[in-house]
Amino acid sequence: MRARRKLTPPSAPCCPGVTHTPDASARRARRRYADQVPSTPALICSDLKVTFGDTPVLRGLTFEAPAGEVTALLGPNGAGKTTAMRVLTGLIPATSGTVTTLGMSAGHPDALARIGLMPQATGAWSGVRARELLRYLASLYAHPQSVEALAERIGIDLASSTPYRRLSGGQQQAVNLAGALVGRPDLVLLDEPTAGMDPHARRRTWALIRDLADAGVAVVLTTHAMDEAADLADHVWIMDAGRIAIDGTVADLTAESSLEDVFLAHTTEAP
Ligand SMILES: Nc1ncnc2c1ncn2[C@@H]1O[C@H](COP(=O)(O)OP(=O)(O)OP(=O)(O)O)[C@@H](O)[C@H]1O
Repeated sequence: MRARRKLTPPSAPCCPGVTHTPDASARRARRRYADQVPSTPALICSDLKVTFGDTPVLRGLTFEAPAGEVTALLGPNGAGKTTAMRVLTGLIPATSGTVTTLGMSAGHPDALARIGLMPQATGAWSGVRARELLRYLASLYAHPQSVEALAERIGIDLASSTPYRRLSGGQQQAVNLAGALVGRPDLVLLDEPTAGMDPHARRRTWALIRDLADAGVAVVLTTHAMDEAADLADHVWIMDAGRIAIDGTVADLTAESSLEDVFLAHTTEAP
């Protein structure tokens, strides 16, 4: 089943108590609504298949993500969300299907330079401190963000001498997020960006994600938090066993029941 795609009428910002660009979400909604023209997809994923050994993990995954919007990719544990993120960034090859990122094929160096990936785990960074890591990552880009400004916005203590592996789970997530954003990407892939964050950090991250989309960045995120998807996403794609089971705007999907109920109705429990 696929919910009919519909432009969202303008509405008030939905995250009370969070400081972000005043009325930016409403402005974006008004602009889209007024134009009546969908944005050009920054990411197009078409009939993607990935098989590990004899096990099919992605079984014809098709979805897209426009610039200037937050796109949520939901699905039960093991549905293939992280696998999809890895294919989208060229980390692993697809068995078949096509991926276009920023008009280029997956893994193209010119596209990769404009993509930020926040993975679920980054064990390779274990001994390095946040400031060293972020300054190193910034040095890889032609026009990086100010590491100091980014760290302040995300709530990272650059003066800390604690190595990455000794940071709390939420602090590691914050550093991972900063690492994804330091290169001023046009397409950002965030794999469970707020997992392990406390409510303050989560709200700060939501505001940051919304500001990114308002600035024209295509944001794709995975999450198991239905409130997060409902609050943040312009469009939600729900995966089940390696393919999309249903998609639509939050308003479309939740017209008759909660997003969690829609999720439960269209997905199968992980074995
Ligand atoms: N390199 C690999 N070799 C074999 N199987 C793999 C590999 N990578 C992932 N898988 C399997 O693919 C399936 C999908 O994993 P994936 O991490 O993409 O799921 P997910 O939707 O991100 O799950 P979660 O919500 O729990 O993070 C799982 O059964 C996993 O064990």
